[in-house]
Amino acid sequence: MNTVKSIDAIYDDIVARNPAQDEFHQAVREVLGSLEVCIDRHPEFLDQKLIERISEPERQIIFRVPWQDDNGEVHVNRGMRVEFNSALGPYKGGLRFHPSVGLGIIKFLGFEQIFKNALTGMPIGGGKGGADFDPKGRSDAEVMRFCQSFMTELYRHIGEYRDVPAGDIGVGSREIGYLFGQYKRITNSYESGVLTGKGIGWGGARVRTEATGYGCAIFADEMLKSTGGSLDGRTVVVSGSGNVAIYAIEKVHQLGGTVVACSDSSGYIVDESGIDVELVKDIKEVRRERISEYAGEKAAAHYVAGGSIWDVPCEVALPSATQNELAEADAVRLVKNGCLAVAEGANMPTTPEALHVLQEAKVAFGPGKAANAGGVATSALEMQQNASRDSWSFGYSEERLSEIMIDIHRRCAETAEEYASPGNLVVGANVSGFLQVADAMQAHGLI
Ligand SMILES: NC(=O)C1=CN([C@@H]2O[C@H](COP(=O)(O)OP(=O)(O)OC[C@H]3O[C@@H](n4cnc5c(N)ncnc54)[C@H](OP(=O)(O)O)[C@@H]3O)[C@@H](O)[C@H]2O)C=CC1
Ligand SMILES: O=C(O)CCC(=O)C(=O)O
Repeated sequence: MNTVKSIDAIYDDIVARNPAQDEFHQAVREVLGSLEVCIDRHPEFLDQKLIERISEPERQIIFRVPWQDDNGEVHVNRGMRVEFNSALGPYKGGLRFHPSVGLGIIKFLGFEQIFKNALTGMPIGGGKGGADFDPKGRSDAEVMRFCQSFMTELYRHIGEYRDVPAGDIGVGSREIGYLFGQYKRITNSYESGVLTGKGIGWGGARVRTEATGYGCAIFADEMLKSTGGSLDGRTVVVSGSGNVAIYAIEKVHQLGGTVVACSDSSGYIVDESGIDVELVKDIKEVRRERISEYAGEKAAAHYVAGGSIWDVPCEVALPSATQNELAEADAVRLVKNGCLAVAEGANMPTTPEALHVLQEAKVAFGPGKAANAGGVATSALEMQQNASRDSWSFGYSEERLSEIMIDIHRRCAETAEEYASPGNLVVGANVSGFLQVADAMQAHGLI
């Protein structure tokens, strides 16, 4: 007998089959919550168990990463790569090095990546990986030894046509360099397309460093334009001060907005005169120090230890640090302070309760899988350049990124309209991404 389950029953089964993976459950619930109308129109998806299949990774790899610190002490971390879905292309998604990394976090990120990558319109599947390693406070030599040990296992699972990792929290150009070097050494081949986020001088793409943050600001601008406004003249708060946050700040300023606050995991700075992004780059990218340094070096600024950056009044909020950083009480404060739009630079930074508050208050909301897709889209452009042994100019690459972000916004808005939820970009992103992956999976048969 064929047992066809309701979406709710499918969700309950996923929770039961994947215990103690709260972030993964949250990401699945958010996507399934948008699929009701879609399933009404495509009941065959239930017969074919497409939701069950899409929620189960194709492959999960977990491995030991032993390494030695500068004092000779041996450490053992846990590395993982979840190859979630290859219906549209090779698995594609970043690596996260952070002490909080576990299967629940990597699976939530990999699951989101499937639909995000579909929205870019590029031929890339979804995957994610990482380790519970904390690069903070580690010397370059320690980070290098860790990356070499990590790649000594990972290399056998990845490849230009198989799985193409990139950066995420704790993995930037330094780490990608060490990872690439070890891959090249072990395989004895210069396979540029095996990793993205590489240095420009050795196969990297211009604008990849800037792409996620730039794309998020462009997406926020599109959201405001759809109701007759823009970022120009707006007061903006960006959480985080890492790769995504820095370049979101830079692009908001280029588009005429003023970013008045940013943060790290210790606290936030407020600079009403507009965040000096070159100073943030120097503190975070070059000196690798805490954001509190900014207040010591700029008289107009002050630092708040701990607390919530969402206390700072703004018209546009770009949460760009980490998952679940914008909670219900923060959303209430944003609404009270007159916030018009929230676009997620990070992956799943807004809790479901906070999202509910924002939607009830008619705050425009751009979900991460659409708003932060510029990074992975530009990674796909890097793969294109690697495959054709080409190297594009900054201007051309930025133009491509801008077109892609505008197209993702249009696609989400049109799908939301078509599926009876006008203006709801969460529904638009989930349904549009899901349909594209489901179509390809159907075409490939039961695999
Ligand atoms: N890099 C990319 O291309 C993409 C990244 N993303 C997402 O964007 C987000 C940021 O990534 P990215 O900028 O690359 O990472 P980085 O490591 O460069 O920066 C992360 C920033 O977030 C802060 N942060 C991390 N954890 C917390 C926490 N628990 N509370 C408050 N702040 C925190 C960090 O502060 P501290 O230094 O104190 O740890 C740092 O300022 C992540 O959700 C990532 O998945 C999404 C798409 C692409
Ligand atoms: O560029 C990539 O492949 C990955 C980017 C990423 O990790 C993300 O979109 O969350």
